[in-house]
Amino acid sequence: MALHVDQVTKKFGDFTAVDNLSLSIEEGGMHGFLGANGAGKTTTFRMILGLLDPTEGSVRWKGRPITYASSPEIGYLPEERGLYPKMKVEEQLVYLAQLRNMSKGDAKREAAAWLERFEVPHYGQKKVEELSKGNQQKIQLIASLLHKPSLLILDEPFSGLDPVNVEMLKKAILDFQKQGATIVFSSHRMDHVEELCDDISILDRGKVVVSGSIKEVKRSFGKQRVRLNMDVDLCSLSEIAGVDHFTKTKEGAIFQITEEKIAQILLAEAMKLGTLRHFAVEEPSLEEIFIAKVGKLHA
Ligand SMILES: Nc1ncnc2c1ncn2[C@@H]1O[C@H](COP(=O)(O)OP(=O)(O)OP(=O)(O)O)[C@@H](O)[C@H]1O
Repeated sequence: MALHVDQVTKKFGDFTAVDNLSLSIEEGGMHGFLGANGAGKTTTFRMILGLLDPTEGSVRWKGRPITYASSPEIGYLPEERGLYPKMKVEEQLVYLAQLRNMSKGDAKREAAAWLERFEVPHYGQKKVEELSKGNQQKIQLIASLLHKPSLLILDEPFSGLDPVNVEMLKKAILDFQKQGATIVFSSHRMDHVEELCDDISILDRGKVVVSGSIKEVKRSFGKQRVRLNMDVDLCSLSEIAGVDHFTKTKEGAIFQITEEKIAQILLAEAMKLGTLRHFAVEEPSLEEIFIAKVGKLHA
C-alpha cells in the first residue's frame, strides 16, 4: 500500500472531527472518499497533506510522513478556492509548478498544453477572477497536477462544472491515473465515484462506516434485485422463497432477492407465465448504499 492513514483522530477542542480513521490505498489506485457535509473529508485530506497535525495516529506516503520536502510528489485541489484571484492564469500555474521543482520552461510548455486540452488556450493571460467558476475549477485542476505528482488529492473536483466539462475533467483524471498516479478524491456525486473509482470509503461523523472495492461494497450490502418486464400479473412470483420484496412497475415488477441464485429461479418461473420482454439482475447503486448507511445512522 502506498498511502497509509493509521488510526488518525482530529479533535478541535472537545469536538472530534475525525475519529480513529484508517485507510490504505494501493499505488496507482483511485479511491473515492464519500461522506455527508461535515463528515470529516477535508479535515482528513489536510492531515494527509501535513497541513493539519493529527491529534492521534499517523499518515505515511510510501513509508514516510508527508512533509514540505514531499511537495513535488503531491498535488492537491482544495475544496475552497486556492488560487490568487488577481494573478494571471499562466503566471500562476508556472509559479506554483516552480515551487514544486519544475523548470520554468517545462512549466510554461505543460501549462499551455493543459489549457489547450481544456479548450481554454486563450485564458493564460487572463486574471483568475475574470474566469467563470467552472473555468477556475479547470485551472485549479491544472495547478494540482502540472508538476506530475505521484499522489493527487482532489477535494470535490467536479463542483461547479457543466456536464461537458465534467466529462473533460474525468477523462483527464483517468489519463493521469493511467500514467501511474495514486488518486484520492471526494465527491457528493455517487455516479462520478462509481464511474472512476476502484475503492471507496464512506465516512460518517468522522468514522469510516463502509470501505472496500465498489464490487465488494455492493455484494456485502446484499439487496440485489431482479427486474422483469412482462405484460402478465407477476404477483405469484413474490411467493418464491428468497424473494424479499416485490414492487409492481409500469412495465412489470422488481423483486428484491436474498441471493444471486434466486434470479435464475425467478427467470425460469417467469418464462412459464408468458413472453418476457426484459430481464435484469440489478445491483444496488452507491447512492442507495450511501443513503442506507449514512441516513440510517442519522435517524
Ligand atoms: N478548524 C476547525 N475548527 C473547528 N472545527 C472544524 C475546523 N475544521 C473543520 N471543523 C469541523 O469538523 C467537521 C468536519 O469538517 P470537514 O470540513 O472535514 O467536513 P467535510 O466532510 O469535508 O464536509 P463537506 O462535504 O461539507 O465539505 C465539521 O463539523 C467542521 O465544522
